[in-house]
Amino acid sequence: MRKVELYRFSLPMEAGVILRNQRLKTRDGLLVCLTENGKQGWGEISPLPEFSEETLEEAEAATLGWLHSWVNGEQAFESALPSVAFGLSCAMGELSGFLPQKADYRKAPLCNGDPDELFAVLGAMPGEKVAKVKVGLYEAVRDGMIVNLLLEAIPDLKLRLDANRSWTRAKADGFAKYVQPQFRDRIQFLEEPCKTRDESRDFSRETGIAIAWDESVREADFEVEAEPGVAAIVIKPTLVGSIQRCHMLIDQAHKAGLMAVISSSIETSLGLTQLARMAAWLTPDTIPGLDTLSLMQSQLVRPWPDSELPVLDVDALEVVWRR
Ligand SMILES: O=C(O)CCC(=O)C1=CC=C[C@@H](O)[C@@H]1C(=O)O
Ligand SMILES: [Mg+2]
Repeated sequence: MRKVELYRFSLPMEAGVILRNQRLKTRDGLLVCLTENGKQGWGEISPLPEFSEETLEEAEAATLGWLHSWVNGEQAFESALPSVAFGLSCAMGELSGFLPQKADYRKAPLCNGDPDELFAVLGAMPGEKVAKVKVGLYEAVRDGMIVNLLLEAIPDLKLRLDANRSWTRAKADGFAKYVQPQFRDRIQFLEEPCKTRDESRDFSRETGIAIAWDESVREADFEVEAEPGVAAIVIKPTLVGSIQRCHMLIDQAHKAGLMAVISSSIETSLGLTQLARMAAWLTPDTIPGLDTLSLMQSQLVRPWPDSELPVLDVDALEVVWRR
């Protein structure tokens, strides 16, 4: 006997979380619970505004279609909507056991501008020290100074930077000029410095700063390949698709000698703990980019270890469909 439950959630965000052009006040999405033979599988489906192509309404309609098929014992195909494919593959992965339990709860701490906050966190970080700093929001000279300051103060620190395609070549070069040459190889990578892939490749060639593809991974013409200056691909499963598709991309990256970094699309604690399990399984040597829970005011159903945020129980959620 198969059973399904579909819930809707809306969790308040911390003030001031900006995604591209809009403030994100709440994180909205769906939780699905599949039951079969006394086993349960959970999944989170939460398209990210400004990043996902699909809306939550479209994701809900596609999810309901899939759930109807599944509960009636029919074959349910992988959804073309990435957030739906990801959440349903997690639920199926728990049900059938292909998503292992063991998780990698390390996370590269995220710095949105104030380096002082990062010092305390990094001081307490055991093992490899890697942090992620957003760049391109302020003047390139300020970004360069922050990078120098952090790398100078913490000698075993490596940085991941993310410009979200915000720079022209000239701006990107301006940034590189301010980073002291001896620190450049401690920049593990800079995600998508320029507006186009070709400009980003040129930037890396001329500055010696390694780059990573993030937005590009989701574009139709993207292929995983070894290229000079490219160190990594960033995989955000909610934006990419099913666990199987992410697994394939990660295998391709590893075969090409690239690092693959599993990263958050600001999922709730439920989705984030599943990403931590994917990371332990598929990218065990790489610290995942999962430091986004503190952008929210509460957790959902499953807590992230050590988080002090309250946990909202499933009973508090609106039921969309149950069978
Ligand atoms: O990659 C990480 O370490 C954390 C996630 C992260 O930086 C992002 C998640 C979602 C949207 C963006 O704001 C941002 C990114 O562009 O990578
Ligand atoms: Mg990015």
